[in-house]
Amino acid sequence: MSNAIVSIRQLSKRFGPFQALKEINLQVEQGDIYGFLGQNGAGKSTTMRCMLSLIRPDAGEIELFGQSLTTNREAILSRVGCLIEKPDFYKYLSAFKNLELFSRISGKPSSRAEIMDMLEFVGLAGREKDLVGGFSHGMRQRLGIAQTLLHDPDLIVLDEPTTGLDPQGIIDMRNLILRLKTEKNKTIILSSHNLHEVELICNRMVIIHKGESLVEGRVDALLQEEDQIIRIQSTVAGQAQAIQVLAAQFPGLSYQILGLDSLEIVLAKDLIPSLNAALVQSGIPVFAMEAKRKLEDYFINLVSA
Ligand SMILES: Nc1ncnc2c1ncn2[C@@H]1O[C@H](COP(=O)(O)OP(=O)(O)OP(=O)(O)O)[C@@H](O)[C@H]1O
Repeated sequence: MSNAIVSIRQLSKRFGPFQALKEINLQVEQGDIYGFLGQNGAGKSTTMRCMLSLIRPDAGEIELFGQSLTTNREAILSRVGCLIEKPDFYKYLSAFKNLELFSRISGKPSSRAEIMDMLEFVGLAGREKDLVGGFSHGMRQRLGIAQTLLHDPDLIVLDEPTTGLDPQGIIDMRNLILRLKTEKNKTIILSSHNLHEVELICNRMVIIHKGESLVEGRVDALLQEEDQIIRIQSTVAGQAQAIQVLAAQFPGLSYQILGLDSLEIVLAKDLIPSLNAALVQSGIPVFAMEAKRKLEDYFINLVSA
């Protein structure tokens, strides 16, 4: 038995003639902070919407907590909290009153102390009496997280939680997401179009591109592949010399000529120092040497294609 909290197999969805999802596969394990990474329009929100039963897929299977979403919808969704659009609050009510109202509507009213705890958890202690109309976007997002916690869900789904936030707001939201896992023991799924962001907070991820799941796995394993792409910037003469050094000392390494003065070389991480030394010993002027990971390059190419 796996520890799968979410298991999606061969999920497909069309909007009219447009194929938004094509046989998406992914698996979220207990305790994951799992990233859906993809550019705008890739299909991240559509996958989330199918998973939350907000839209009906055309084909495929979705299981949450080991149960089919088709046959156990109510029971499953009672264990999920989500923030998939900008949270909608009553502007003329206070933060506390908003949460109190939502908790009553949910049918599982929280006590005053529980609501105050949630406000404290999301960094809004002391602001509970303030009208939400006066809150910044970051404060509303954090109140949105408090709202998702009202019914104590096991899984929290967040669609682009840092979009539109200022730099401090982004840091606050990242920390809050990490604390949801470490302090509240939640499994979290979030979507993002930013690889760096996913790398900072997620332990596992899937890359969704044009409705397909292209790569799935542990973020560290995917990003720490042994092979790196090294871009070397030299001079026109230096480029020619570097090609000779490669042929003589690193036969078999593949490289690509970039413009008149640069090269891109694919090599194992532990060979980088000896390549560096060989270039210096041959008197080649190196103005810049930049390492990129293959996945990063792959994702950037996808996004710019
Ligand atoms: N209700 C709909 N009707 C028609 N097309 C839709 C609908 N919902 C989504 N789409 C299309 O499906 C594709 C995937 O959209 P989706 O919102 O899932 O992308 P996304 O990866 O979440 O991107 P974003 O970051 O822009 O939200 C897009 O081309 C979008 O225009």
